[in-house]
Amino acid sequence: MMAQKKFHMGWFLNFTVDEWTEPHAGLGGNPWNGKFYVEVGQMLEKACFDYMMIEDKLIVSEAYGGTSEVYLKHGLMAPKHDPVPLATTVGVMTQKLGVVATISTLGYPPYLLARACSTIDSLVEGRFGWNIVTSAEDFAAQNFGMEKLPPREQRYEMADEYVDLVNQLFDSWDKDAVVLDRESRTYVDYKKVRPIHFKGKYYSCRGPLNTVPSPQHRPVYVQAGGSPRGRDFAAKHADSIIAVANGVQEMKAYREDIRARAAKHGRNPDDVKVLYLISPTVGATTAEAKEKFRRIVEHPDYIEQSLALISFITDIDFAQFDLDKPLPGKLTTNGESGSLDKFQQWGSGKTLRQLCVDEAGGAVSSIELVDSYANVAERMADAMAEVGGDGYLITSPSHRVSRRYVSDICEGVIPILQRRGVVRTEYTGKTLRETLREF
Ligand SMILES: Cc1cc2nc3c(=O)[nH]c(=O)nc-3n(C[C@H](O)[C@H](O)[C@H](O)COP(=O)(O)O)c2cc1C
Repeated sequence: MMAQKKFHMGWFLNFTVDEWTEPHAGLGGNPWNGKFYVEVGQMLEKACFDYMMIEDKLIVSEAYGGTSEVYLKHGLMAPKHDPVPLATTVGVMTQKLGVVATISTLGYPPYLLARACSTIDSLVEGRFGWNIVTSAEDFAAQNFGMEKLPPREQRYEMADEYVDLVNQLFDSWDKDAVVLDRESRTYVDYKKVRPIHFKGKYYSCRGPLNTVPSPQHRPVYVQAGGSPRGRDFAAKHADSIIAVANGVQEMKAYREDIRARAAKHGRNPDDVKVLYLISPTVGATTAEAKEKFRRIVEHPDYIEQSLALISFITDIDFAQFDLDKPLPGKLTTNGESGSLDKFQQWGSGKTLRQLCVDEAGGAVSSIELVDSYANVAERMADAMAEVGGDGYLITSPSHRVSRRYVSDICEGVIPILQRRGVVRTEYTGKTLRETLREF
């Protein structure tokens, strides 16, 4: 039998409260000094993950029931702290792990973003990534002086121009501009640094950047485009794509679509690593995993929190629908369309309550994984063999991370995958881009 190609592993993290209400609540709701997430990063590095990706939102939502009550009461998506300093801290406290921070093109002027990314990439010695998001909520737009979010097509048009500008800023310094020549007392050869005089439809910038070229020159780009326009954007720019899909066939189709689009943009499709979100619930035995899953979905707050989460990322108020009936019609959103489609399972006839229960396995899980360590590992490997690549991003159920959950994956599932030879057992590259392109 031919050996299976290795696949990549990432972790999708929220800089929010930990599992503070659970019996096993080590941190008790106080992760804000970041030390816990540094430990998580070190555990991921030990398990040879490619990167930790920290998502971000820039609002306190009122999408569910027209009030912030549920979000703030449960600490659900709010409070949420800035991923940029956390990614930097984790990067400085690790040696090989990639660190990816979400930064919104809506909020940051391109010059500041390029400068911050370049600075961090130097600080973490070439292991930084930028998760490119445009923000997807009207409240976010209102935090930045706009009344409404531009429609999706226009957001992506703006983001395309934004990324072009940022790329030009990174290229405003030649790789060898820093000469450090003691004899002529020359630090930088000024002929190798140029303004860009960028004038676009939405942005303009003089340049050049005022940072030295970082080890990767430009950070790794990560993106999560679900719509056709989003996929095109991701295929054009991203080194790695965060994807949600419903099962193996959809995963395969999504990846093939991305690879075709990447080729159309003149890129090598192998340079774009599609990582699928999964949210395994694991135990020593199948029965133990099922019991854990039952505890999650039967928790008294579970349904309300699920609905609040899906309301948050779609800007649709799910409090308006009857829990024990199917949704009244197919819903659409200017927010996360892929996540909405995955959640609503249109045509399935399931009640809203059932959709919430399915979500634990989850809205963010591309394949259902509630089983023993061994069975989950086997299913992950088999599904990836069918899809053809490129890997998974783990996210904890209900956005609540705990040391125990990270240990379940890193010390329970990963060693089995490593013994099977399908995931990394060592880092050979120095930068995150090299790590991603190793296989
Ligand atoms: C799995 C996943 C993770 C995402 N993470 C973020 C995030 O951290 N911050 C954010 O503002 N948007 C995030 N998004 C939203 C996307 O960047 C995008 O704006 C949104 O999905 C709408 O575009 P689309 O319809 O092309 O998917 C995420 C989307 C998905 C599917």
